[in-house]
Amino acid sequence: MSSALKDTAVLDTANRTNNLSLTSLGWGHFFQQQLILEEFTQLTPFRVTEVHRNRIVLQTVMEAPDGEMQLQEQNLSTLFWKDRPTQERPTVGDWLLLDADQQPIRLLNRFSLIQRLAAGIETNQQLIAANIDTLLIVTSCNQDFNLSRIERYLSLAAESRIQPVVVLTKSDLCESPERYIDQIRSLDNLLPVESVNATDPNSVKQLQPWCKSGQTLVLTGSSGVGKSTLVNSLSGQHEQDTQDIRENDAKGRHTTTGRSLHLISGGGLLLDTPGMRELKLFDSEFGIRKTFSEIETLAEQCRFADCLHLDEPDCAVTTAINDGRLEARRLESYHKLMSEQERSQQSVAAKREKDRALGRFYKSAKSSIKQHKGR
Ligand SMILES: Nc1nc2c(ncn2[C@@H]2O[C@H](COP(=O)(O)OP(=O)(O)OP(=O)(O)O)[C@@H](O)[C@H]2O)c(=O)[nH]1
Ligand SMILES: [Zn+2]
Repeated sequence: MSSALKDTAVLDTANRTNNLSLTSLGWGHFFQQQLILEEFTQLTPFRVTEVHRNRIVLQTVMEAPDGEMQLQEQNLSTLFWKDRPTQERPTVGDWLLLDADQQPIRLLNRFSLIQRLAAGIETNQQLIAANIDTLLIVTSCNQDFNLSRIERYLSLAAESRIQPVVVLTKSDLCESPERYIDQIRSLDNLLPVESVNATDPNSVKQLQPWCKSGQTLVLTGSSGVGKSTLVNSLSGQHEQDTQDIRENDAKGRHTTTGRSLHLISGGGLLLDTPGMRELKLFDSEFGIRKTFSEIETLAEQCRFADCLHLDEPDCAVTTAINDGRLEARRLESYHKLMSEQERSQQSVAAKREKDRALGRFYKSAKSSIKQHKGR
């Protein structure tokens, strides 16, 4: 009964002093059903919480000799995946099955994935985070507030199939946060918006509906909006647990700090990964179309199927702007994101072509060297 799964199976009946379980790390039916019996009995699921250049950090929950459930950390070299395509390499939030020798056996299927195209050397795809339930889009009630930026994050959430929640911080410094809330709701009236004082854990409790046990959250937003403050307030009560990662050293207990894994008091898990914080460009045509669905619907009535809604005759989109049914800012934002999206696609295509041309050059150089030697 050494695997974490077995330990979890007895969790509910065990007389524990803490509430830690694999579920606290986001484990659930979606992953469990991917395991065959042999894997269930012999392997241990670990969640990837950090990805560095040469190593990844993983966590699982195991029973300590004193019967208490504890987080256990493992580091693995990224060399294991060096020849694998990007999609098959582990990213933050992934679940990996490890054998008794702590060797990675299999990466489990993901239910959501945040990725971006990047003009790298070998690959154009970069994985940012996987198996995320909720994206907290953090913005503050001040000069940082920018609807188009929120639309950009909404497109990312739609593209990645993640529930977005807008968190409006610094409500305590603002006379009428309602003004901002109304503007956000105008984007999508089903979009959850919560205004909070991020420095106050009581105020942050409003986010509990998205922080239930087993739920995984990531946050994004510009610098200074209060992301770190929010992380601290959300995880405040459990910060000790987060840091209380015991490794099997001589004393049995050892603490580690400054991690990206944060257990939230409501039971959820927050992965504060630098990849999310640095996220700027992304490719999400599907997500943009979904976020601006009212423009897509209007466009179906434009006279020309390829109408750009600039100054074409019988354009249903510009007509809606003229009648006040659609905000001109919305169309501008849509155009901006779409052209950004196209530009990045083009630069990736150009990069691929350049790589191909370089490949042809090396190939012909190699064969001419051969011919030269052959003389
Ligand atoms: N009064 C008040 N201050 C806040 C609130 N949220 C954040 N702050 C303050 O704003 C400043 C910036 O907050 P951070 O949490 O560091 O912002 P961040 O988004 O993590 O910034 P980066 O690390 O640069 O990405 C800090 O001084 C916080 O104390 C809030 O809701 N109310
Ligand atoms: Zn049009």
